[in-house]
Amino acid sequence: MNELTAPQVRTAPKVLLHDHLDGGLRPATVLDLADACGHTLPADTATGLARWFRQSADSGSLVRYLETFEHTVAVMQTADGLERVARECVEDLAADGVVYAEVRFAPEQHLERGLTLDEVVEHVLEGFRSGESAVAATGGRIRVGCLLTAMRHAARSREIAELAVRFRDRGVAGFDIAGAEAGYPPSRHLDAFEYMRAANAHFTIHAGEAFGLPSIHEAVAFCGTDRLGHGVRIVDDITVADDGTATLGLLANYVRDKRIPLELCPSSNVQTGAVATLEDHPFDLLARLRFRVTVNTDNRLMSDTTMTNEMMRLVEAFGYGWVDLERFTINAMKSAFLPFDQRLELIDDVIKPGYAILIGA
Ligand SMILES: O=c1[nH]cnc2c1ncn2[C@@H]1O[C@H](CO)[C@@H](O)[C@H]1O
Ligand SMILES: [Zn+2]
Repeated sequence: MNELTAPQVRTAPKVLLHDHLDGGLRPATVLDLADACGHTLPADTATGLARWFRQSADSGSLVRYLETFEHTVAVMQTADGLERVARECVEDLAADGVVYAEVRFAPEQHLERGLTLDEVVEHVLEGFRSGESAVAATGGRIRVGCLLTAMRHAARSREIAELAVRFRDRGVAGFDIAGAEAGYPPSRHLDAFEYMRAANAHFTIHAGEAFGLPSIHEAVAFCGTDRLGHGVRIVDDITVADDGTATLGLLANYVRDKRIPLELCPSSNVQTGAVATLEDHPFDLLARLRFRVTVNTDNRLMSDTTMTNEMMRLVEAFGYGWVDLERFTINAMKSAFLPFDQRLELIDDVIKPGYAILIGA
């Protein structure tokens, strides 16, 4: 049997590339902030609220899953709300053993109480910096970058891409599109991606989660994405014969050949119905075929999860050991929107020594 335990996995250095700021609030903070701004919530205790988010997100549909964000976005409309949520996010990730994270959110959803796009980003970055300082003050270590998301049903993607580039030297590492996938193909936002590419800037695209291969194809072939948010439906382009031999179609081959990172989010995929059960998740097939797989939380509040928990669920389903978890972590670090020398430094100085201790223990 596998010997890895959650407390051990929590101490392992972890890298998180796909985590939504508005999907990771502490339930108690949602209550506090709702109280302060007069927003009515579906539950009035932290436990009740945690259960409500988890159960409502457990809907089997991405669209219904996304409806729960109404209550987190509503309490993130002020400078104080944004800074607090961002600071606590960094503290929670550090407590979970995350050493590098890219946390995303959609600035255009935080303008309801008069903040400008620039102010929204400034407050979130301020929260990240104060979270990093708080962690450092207690002897911990974490670095958090920010990805700016544009909502795919809206029409502000070019503006958000420009915002991301404007803040590139102040903590914004890249750009993303999210929201309901069916009906809103990535090519709808081609000008934003072209703008990013022209600026030598990075982006990822939510694709191949609620919608299949055409969405991944557009993200890769037309938009030139650096990474795929989820990308889990790439499995539809892979045929596995009875003897276990896998045959890859053109798109799957391309994604693997180009080492396009897959930001896989196991629990979230089960909740939205992208996969039936965790044991059925193509994570292991993709890992065995040597796709560049990474482990991610997506929305810690809605999935009631952590990086440790996502890794433990994979360990339990597929029998992974430290060497596997180290590989997934290095995959993620290699795929980060951070200059190459800094990625290498984190791999050599933090990740490898961390796993060496665990492997040797
Ligand atoms: O898994 C997902 N797929 C698509 N969109 C998502 C997912 N998780 C969150 N969001 C959307 O991204 C916005 C900015 O963070 C959230 O408000 C939510 O609407
Ligand atoms: Zn996501």
